[in-house]
Formats: sequence, C-alpha cells, structure tokens
Amino acid sequence: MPSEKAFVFSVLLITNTKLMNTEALKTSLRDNPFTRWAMLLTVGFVLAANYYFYDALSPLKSTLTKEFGFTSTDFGLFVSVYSIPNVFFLMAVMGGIILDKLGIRRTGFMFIAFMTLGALVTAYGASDMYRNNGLGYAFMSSFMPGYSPELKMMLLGRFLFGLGAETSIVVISKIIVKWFKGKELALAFGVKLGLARTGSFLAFNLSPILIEAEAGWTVATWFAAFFVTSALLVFLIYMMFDLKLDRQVEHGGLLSKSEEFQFSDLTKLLMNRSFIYVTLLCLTFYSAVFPFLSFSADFFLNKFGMSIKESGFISSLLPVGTMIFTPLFGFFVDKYGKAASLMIYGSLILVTVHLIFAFTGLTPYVMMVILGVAFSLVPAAMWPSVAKMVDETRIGSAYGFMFSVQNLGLWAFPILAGVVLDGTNPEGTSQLDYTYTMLMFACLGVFGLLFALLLKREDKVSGYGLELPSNSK
Ligand SMILES: NCCCC[C@H](N)C(=O)NCC(=O)O
Repeated sequence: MPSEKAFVFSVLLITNTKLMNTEALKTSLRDNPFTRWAMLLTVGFVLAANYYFYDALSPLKSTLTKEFGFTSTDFGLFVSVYSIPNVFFLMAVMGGIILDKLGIRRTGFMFIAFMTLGALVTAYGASDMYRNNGLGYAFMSSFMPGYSPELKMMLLGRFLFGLGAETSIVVISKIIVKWFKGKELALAFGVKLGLARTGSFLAFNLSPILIEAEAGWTVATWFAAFFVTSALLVFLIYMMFDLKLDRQVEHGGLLSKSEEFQFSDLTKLLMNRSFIYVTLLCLTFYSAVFPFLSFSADFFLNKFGMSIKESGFISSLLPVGTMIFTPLFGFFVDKYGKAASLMIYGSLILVTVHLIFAFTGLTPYVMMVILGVAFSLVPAAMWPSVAKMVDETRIGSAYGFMFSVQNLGLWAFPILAGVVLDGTNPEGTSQLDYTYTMLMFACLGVFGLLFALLLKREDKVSGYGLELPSNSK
C-alpha cells in the first residue's frame, strides 16, 4: 500500500513539474512585473541623463553672456543645433529604420555613444583647457570670426549630442513597447517621461549651484557630460536583459526579410490621417514647450527680477509637475481611454498659460505647475496612441518620423525666440522684454489645439479607438 501511494505521488509530481516547465516556456522575462519595471528604471536613467544635458545650460544663459559674450540669438542657435542632424539629415527617421532593422541593442549603444561624445565635446568647448589654446582652438578661431571659438566647439558638441540623443529616445520608446505592449503601456510611457523629466528638474536646480563651485563654473558642464557618460554604462546592463528576453521569444525583435522597412511603409504612414494629425500636434505642441523651457529661466530672471537660482527653480517646476502627472494620466489612459480628449485639454491649457505669461504679472510658480499639467496630458496620451495606429514592427520608424518633424520646430523656434528677443530689445537693454516671444509660443499652442481637435474627429472614422482604454485595442 505505501509503495502504491509513493507511485501515485511520483506520478503527480512528474506531471506537475512537466506542467510547470510548459508554463515556464510560455512566460518570458517581460511577464515578470518586477523585471519589466526594473528595465523601465534602467532605461529611465539613460533618458534622465539625456534630458539633464539638454537643459543643463538653460539656467546659465546669463553666465554664457558674461563668460563668452553670447547674445540671445547665439544662445538660441546653441539650443537649436541639437535638432539639425534630425531635421536636415533625417537622423531620427534613419535611426528609427536602423532600429527596426538592426535591433535595440546595437542601435541603442551606437546612438547613446554619439550622445556621450557630443556631451564631452560640448563640455570641452566651454572648458579652460580648450580656451587656453587646447586641441582645436586654433582651428575654430580660423574661420567665421563673427562666432567665438567657444561657441563653435560647443555647437559641434551639441550637434553630435542631438544626433545621438533623439534616436536614443526612439530606441527607448521601442523598448517600452517591447516590454509593456498588452500590459500597462500608457502608464509605462508616463513613468518613462516622468523619469526623463527628473533629468530636466535636476538640471535647472543643480547647474545654478554647480557654477559656484571652487573649481569654476564649468564644473556644471563637466558634471552634465559625465552624467551622460554614466548612462552609456547603464545601457550595457539593459543590453544583457534585452539579450536574455530575445532568447526567450521567437524572433528576438528583429525583422524578417519580408518585414524589413520599405519606402511604401513611409507612404502608408503619410496617407494615415490620424498619424499626420498626431505628428503635426507633436510638432506644434512641443515647439511651444521645449524652446520655451530653454528660455524660461532667463524669462523669469528678466520679467520678475529673480536670481539665477530662483529662476532655475521655477523652470524646474514644469518638469516636476510632469514627473507626477504624466504617470497618473498614463494610468488614466490605460484604464479609461479618452486619449484624444486629453490632448485637446492639454493644448488648451498650454495656450492659456502662454497668454498669461505674455500679458500679466501673475506668479510664475503656479503657472509653471499648471503648464506641467498640460505637458503631462498631451505626451501621456500621444505616445501610446501611436502604438494603436502603427504596427509594432514599424513603431521605430513611426516614432523616428515624428521626432524628425518635431525637431524642425525644436530647431527653428529657439533661433526665432532669440531673434525676436534681440529684435524687440534695443542692444544693451538690462531687462529683456519677452512679450513677443511669449506670443509666438501661444500661437504655436493654437495650432496644436487645432490638430488635436482634428485628431479626435478623425478617430470617429479611423477606428483606432484612441478614446478607448489601452487593452481594448
Ligand atoms: N530633451 C528635449 C527634447 C526631447 C524631444 C523628444 N523627441 C521628445 O519628444 N520627447 C518626449 C517628451 O515628452 O519629452
């Protein structure tokens, strides 16, 4: 009898183990919530470094004027050169296509390496080492005497940084889709954006502190460059998990020959009205936010007579708001949908706040938090909506295309803002008047609102279900 029981027990154990093994085969790393979210934190660090560097010099506009004689137009040029590779060489589109073809690891490493190189070159261009006749100084002094050698080297660095930074955001967006599609996709996008903006928040608060370092103000630029370098190392950790996941799933995220990018895919995207409206909203909305943010610390400094630290802090309230609200709205979109409506509300708030900035002296503290709500509503709803319009195998190309179009605005509007500022303020003005610059940003917001309304109208016929919860599509 005991041996019979032992036999039955052994059969049960073997059957159970077999079942468990089959179950293990079905599940992969992405099905483990802990691993999934840990991966998000890892790539979130890379994004935070990227955003930190993008914003690190914004609170230092007046320092750049004092140290290198930068005009507002020079500063605008410095901000905008980030976008040149993405607009004129279509780097974000190419990067997206390369990503869909070569995969996440190789593309991610390559573009984060470019970003790192660009950050180091920018910091070098501002350093005493370079200014004391360092490598490249004589060459940079030998042409276009209207532009200082510091500005030229920093422009080169920012160009390389932009070349890597935008595609690396495309790569990370694809990573999020890879790990979270069919799960908490919008929430994950929200948290990803929140982490990215932690970088901006830190930049606006840390840079004004670091310029007071004993070793000199350039500690602020070197710190930013080393933050980006550490992100490259952190991405190596992500790559190990990505490889492991690819070994668990069939095709490893790479495209088969028949799935590879073809130009007809681009035409298909361009024929998709919802995609066109969301891309135009992306262009106008972000052009009213990022270039504004780059000038915002200087705006507060001039309009409200604040110190560099205080104005930097107020600018950082915008990313702070988004760190909290974007994940919340992402959760809302996952659960209740309404993505198209949220984009309309976000655009409406954006226009209102810019008009208030232009015409009133209302406290910027509250206004920046409200702008943070707008800057959470639109992105939290926009990016996961694209995943509903475009097949996952084309998502890299689609985000890349959107980023390239968006970069047209990130290139043009900082320059325009600088030109408008220099043009509407007589030379040597001690307090810059920002009214016209703010009006320009408000107009962009109005266009954004129009495209958001068109997108919602189109959703009724396209059937993408932008107003539906994430998992119902
Ligand atoms: N770091 C400033 C430029 C980032 C632009 C990027 N293409 C983007 O759209 N990011 C999404 C976001 O909402 O931050």
